[in-house]
Amino acid sequence: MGTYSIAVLPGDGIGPEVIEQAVRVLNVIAQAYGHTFHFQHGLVGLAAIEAEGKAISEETLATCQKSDAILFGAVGSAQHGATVKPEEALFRLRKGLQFFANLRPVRPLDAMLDASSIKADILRGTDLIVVRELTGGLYYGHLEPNVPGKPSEIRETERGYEAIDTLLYSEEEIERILRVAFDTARERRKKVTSVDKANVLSSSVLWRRIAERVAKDYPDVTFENLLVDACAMHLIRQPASFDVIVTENLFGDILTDEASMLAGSMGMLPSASLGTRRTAHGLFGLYEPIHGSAPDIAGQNKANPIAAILTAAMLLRHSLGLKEEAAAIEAAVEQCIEAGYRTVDLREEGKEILGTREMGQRIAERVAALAGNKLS
Ligand SMILES: NC(=O)c1ccc[n+]([C@@H]2O[C@H](COP(=O)([O-])OP(=O)(O)OC[C@H]3O[C@@H](n4cnc5c(N)ncnc54)[C@H](O)[C@@H]3O)[C@@H](O)[C@H]2O)c1
Ligand SMILES: CC(C)[C@H](C(=O)O)[C@@H](O)C(=O)O
Ligand SMILES: [Mg+2]
Repeated sequence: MGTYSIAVLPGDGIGPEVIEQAVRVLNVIAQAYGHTFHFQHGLVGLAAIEAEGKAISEETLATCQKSDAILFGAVGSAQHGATVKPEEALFRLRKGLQFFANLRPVRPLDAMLDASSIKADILRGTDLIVVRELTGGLYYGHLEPNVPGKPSEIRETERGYEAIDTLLYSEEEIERILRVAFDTARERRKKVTSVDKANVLSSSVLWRRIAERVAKDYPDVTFENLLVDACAMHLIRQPASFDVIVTENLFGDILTDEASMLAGSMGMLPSASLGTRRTAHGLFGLYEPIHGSAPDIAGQNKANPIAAILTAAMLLRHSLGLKEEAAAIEAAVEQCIEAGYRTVDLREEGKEILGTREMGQRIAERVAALAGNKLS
């Protein structure tokens, strides 16, 4: 029985809808296991821009810094190109708090194998994790102090407009993410696939050089390099051949949206972003489903809350050290899928379609039942 502080940042669109269900499940865990979770709610994204002029305020950042873990919904709108971007909240949190390792597990549930557009015999046995570098690369060209000139901008020239982004990685940034990948593989099936574009990009040539060097420190782990375009293909052709995929920021972003479809939907994939700072119970972390604010379905009780609920399970495991509680949430999700409950994104003949709240409620009920059985 413990007391923990969790910063909760629901954000925009479906963010608040799915986070409400994740918090509901966390409350059931607290009650069943006798924990106390202090939730500190904060504004991020459009709501924060409207209220405070920034995608995340200094005060909210300070609240996050004092917490044991941060639970984040989603930010963003259908309109892009505003002066203050809601997505800035993510960059401030990720870069500001040095969450450089983004873990995105992909495990299609057995009960859904036949429903996927990918054949069940190809999907069977798929259990992979993408370790995405999160605080470097193209996303941060505009923030890098050491890059001369203006490394990210749209500018007007005599020939019309041109735009530049800079993809910069230091040796230290590459090495530390590779070590996270190899350490993760040691806890799993001991295989690392490092994904790059070393046939074109200098940053990838350096990445590959360092990957090969780090691999020598892990002789017990099978290691391979793969070009990112081939990886995108192999993810569909033979997803079960992967264990740990490690890659740079933008490649990891794109490959995980693709990989989410192995698990059935964007609404199924959780994520944990970690650095090196420890709390009393584990690693300090930022937890977010991989999906965005989904403006097309926001406010309609249609969003799948499973990604957010599995994200809460990752939070319990990595930042609060509550492994049994995390496993109870994962088992409850699996039971609900086995029982035939689906949200619209997982549409499947003959299954019962539930709304966001109803799916959250069914999962919460099963968490309570599982915890009750274990504790009695
Ligand atoms: N971590 C984040 O906050 C985050 C992540 C990705 C995108 N975004 C932002 O979200 C906004 C919308 O981006 P987008 O539409 O390209 O991506 P998106 O992830 O919001 O949606 C992509 C598609 O997947 C569906 N989808 C996503 N999550 C779902 C869920 N839980 N249940 C059911 N269906 C779901 C949507 O309806 C949509 O059709 C953009 O502003 C983008 O920058 C934010
Ligand atoms: C919203 C966007 C900046 C973000 C990213 O690219 O990191 C999102 O797509 C994600 O996957 O978390
Ligand atoms: Mg993404």
